[in-house]
Amino acid sequence: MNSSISSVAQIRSLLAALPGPDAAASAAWAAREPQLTKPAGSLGRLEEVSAWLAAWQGRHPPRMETPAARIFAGNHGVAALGVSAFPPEVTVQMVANFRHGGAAINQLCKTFGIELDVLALDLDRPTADFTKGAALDEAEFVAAFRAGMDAVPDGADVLVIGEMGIGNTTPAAAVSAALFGGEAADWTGRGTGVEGGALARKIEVVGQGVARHKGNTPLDILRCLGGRELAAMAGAVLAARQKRVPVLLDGYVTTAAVAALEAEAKGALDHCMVGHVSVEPGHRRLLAALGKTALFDLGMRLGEGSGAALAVGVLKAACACHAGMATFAEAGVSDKDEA
Ligand SMILES: Cc1cc2ncn([C@H]3O[C@H](COP(=O)(O)O)[C@@H](O)[C@H]3O)c2cc1C
Ligand SMILES: O=C(O)c1cccnc1
Repeated sequence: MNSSISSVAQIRSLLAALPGPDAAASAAWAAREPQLTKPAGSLGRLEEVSAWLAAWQGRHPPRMETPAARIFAGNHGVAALGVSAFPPEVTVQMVANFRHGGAAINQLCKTFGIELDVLALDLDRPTADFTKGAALDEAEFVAAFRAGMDAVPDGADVLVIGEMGIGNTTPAAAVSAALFGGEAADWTGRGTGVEGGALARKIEVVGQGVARHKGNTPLDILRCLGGRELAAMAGAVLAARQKRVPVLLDGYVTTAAVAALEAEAKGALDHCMVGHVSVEPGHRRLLAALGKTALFDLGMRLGEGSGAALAVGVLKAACACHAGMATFAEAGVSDKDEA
């Protein structure tokens, strides 16, 4: 698909016209699930997962044969302020590592049969320092958003989104604080491992950015305080909705990137589940603000889409149970009202 959007106003119109869940697929799921050979509800959130996949794939039974992952990379002006434990050149170096198969996300995608692609977004042009001005102008923001929209493959059974961008837990914190309020310190974590004075500096940078750009519309908050990979992830999530591709979000950075969509249009993230809750304390707070519960908590704080990729295993298991289990009638097992 070649999306033709050229303004924030057009993104807003797309958000006002998002397709909803598929009622026929949901009804078919609800008719089959109670017949399966288990006490009702005993598969817990696996049942929620297969129901959600049916509704948003628009298909019964739901399928998990062609999962895809898209990792977006960008560089950040605020990285020059010492907000990360690592230098900015690590972004481009890790993109090369992804392409050679050497990163954690490569191994997770291999483990779960996930097709992976990496999109580097103008890595030689970091965003502007958001304490001084807008991180991106409208043309830059829309170009990155469109790159994300165009990256969504047709026919994927689920889309994992992930990111790489040294310094990007700072924009994630700033976007979250500007959208949902509260103190900069409540939203700011250690990221790659900043400590002491560097953490205090990071909190100060987040506070300065929020003070400068709050009061904007949600999409302009994402433009002024975010970055190219964040804008691209938001674009990918919007296009996935249009293509009936459910989405797995990863950690703090991916969730912050797409939170502006929900703030613009309630329900815009209904086709998204959150793979894991990150160690970044702001992630838990953000999930509460969005009314979402992650599938698991493994103490991870990597990014790259790693927690979302791991959750593909759970989605595969949910589909296998719903589609493949015998019914009480087929297996000759007595149902509870036959007792
Ligand atoms: C080697 C390496 C691999 C990574 N993979 C993801 N990130 C993660 O760390 C960065 C965010 O943390 P901060 O805001 O503290 O810079 C992002 O690139 C994120 O994807 C990595 C970071 C490093 C150093
Ligand atoms: O939760 C995240 O997205 C995260 C945490 C630490 C570093 N990079 C990303």
